[in-house]
Amino acid sequence: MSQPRTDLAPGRFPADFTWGTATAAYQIEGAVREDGRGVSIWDRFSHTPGKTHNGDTGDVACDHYHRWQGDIELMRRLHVNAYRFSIAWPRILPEGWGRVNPPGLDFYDRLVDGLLAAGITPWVTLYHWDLPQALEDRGGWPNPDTSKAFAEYADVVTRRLGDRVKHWITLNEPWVVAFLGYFTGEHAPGRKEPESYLPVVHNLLLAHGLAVPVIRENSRDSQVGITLNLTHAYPAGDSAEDEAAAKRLDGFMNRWFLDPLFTGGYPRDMIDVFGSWVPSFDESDLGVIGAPLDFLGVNYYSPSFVQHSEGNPPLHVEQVRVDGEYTDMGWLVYPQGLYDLLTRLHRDYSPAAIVITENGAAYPDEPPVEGRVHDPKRVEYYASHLDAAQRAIRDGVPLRGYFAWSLMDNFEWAFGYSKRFGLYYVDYETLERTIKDSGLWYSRVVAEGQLVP
Ligand SMILES: N=[N+]=NCCCCNC(=O)[C@@H]1[C@H]2[C@H](O)[C@@H](O)[C@H](O)[C@@H](CO)[C@@H]12
Repeated sequence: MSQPRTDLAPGRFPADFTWGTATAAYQIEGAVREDGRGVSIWDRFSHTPGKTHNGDTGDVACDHYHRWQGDIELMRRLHVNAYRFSIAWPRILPEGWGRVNPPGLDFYDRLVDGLLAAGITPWVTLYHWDLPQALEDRGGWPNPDTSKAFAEYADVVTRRLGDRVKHWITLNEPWVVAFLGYFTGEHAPGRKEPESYLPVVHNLLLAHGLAVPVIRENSRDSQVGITLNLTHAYPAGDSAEDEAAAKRLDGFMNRWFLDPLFTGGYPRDMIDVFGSWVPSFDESDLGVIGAPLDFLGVNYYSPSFVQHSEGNPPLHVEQVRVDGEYTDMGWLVYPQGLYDLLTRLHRDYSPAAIVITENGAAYPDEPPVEGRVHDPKRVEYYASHLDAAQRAIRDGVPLRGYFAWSLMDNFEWAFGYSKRFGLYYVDYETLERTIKDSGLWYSRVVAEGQLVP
């Protein structure tokens, strides 16, 4: 059990803390038709009129595919000792399974070697939403064959990179993949099939569980985890009804994933709430899904305040907008939510380790003036959330690392290029990167291992 770190002065982080920054393939790479890359569901979705802001696509994005060496220099300037990125499944297996595309593997091989040469540890996310369209055409995540295809993809990648990459994240945010992709249709593949939601969640978790032993076999002595977007749920009022509503939202957003991963099965109270939506599956799936993990990746941006609702079946929950600061995404700035989430995870699930795999904020940054981008709100967001993380460590949470989202401004999914999360500003005309004040501040925090003014 992790012990309180009362030896740490306020604002100081452990000497062996992992300091990183994070991106994802479809959001930064571009080069979508280069070197044999296959089509992904985000290529198809972003090229479908009306699906993304301004019709933006990831065709070019930040052109990281051609600028990756310069981008490693950007990371060195931040003094980070780790970099979290995702591998584009369609570059590796253009049809999703079967035929391997060697130039796709070669790109990531060069990237990994470049990172290691720069003293930066690669943390690889295998799936960050860019499913090969060929698999979607065969049913997509509602089809359990996709789970098997994911395990095959994990095998191909970890055979090639597993000798040098020792930190693996199977999936990024299965809740977003399932709910936005197959329930609301806000994300690729844009399907609005409520009845598909829970089967998709199950098949994603199964894909994760099938991949874990494959990764361990091909990448000996590696650390394997999964990244979840976890939303700490607060009751908006002090009524028993609002408390119960918060418990249901917690069940929907958090426990439906955490329980099968860490406690052997889906939460009983939510099985009753979801009723006939709960898919039938082999009990043996739960043993696969519950494969032991070395860390839990947590993406935290903002919590939720909720009240009971007579409507909105079956959850009967209504989000409440509380007073406070909000980011350009309309997300409440609430660092205490990160502290409360981390201490709850430690108390209720006691993962071997926790890593904040994403935390950051979008603000409407102005273009550089004399080489500077002043983003004081983003500096404050990072400072307040890192303070919350440090307090959690002092109180005994086994928090081992932090990845700022994101290295640079990039394609923000359905919001296209209208939302800027980067520590570096990207001019999408010239693709020039300019460090923001938040990047300069973060580089000092990382270099000193503690919060700085
Ligand atoms: N309805 N609704 N939904 C709210 C859902 C919020 C969850 N979105 C995230 O956490 C995404 C995560 C993603 O990994 C990254 O690829 C995205 O760029 C960031 C920023 O958006 C975050």
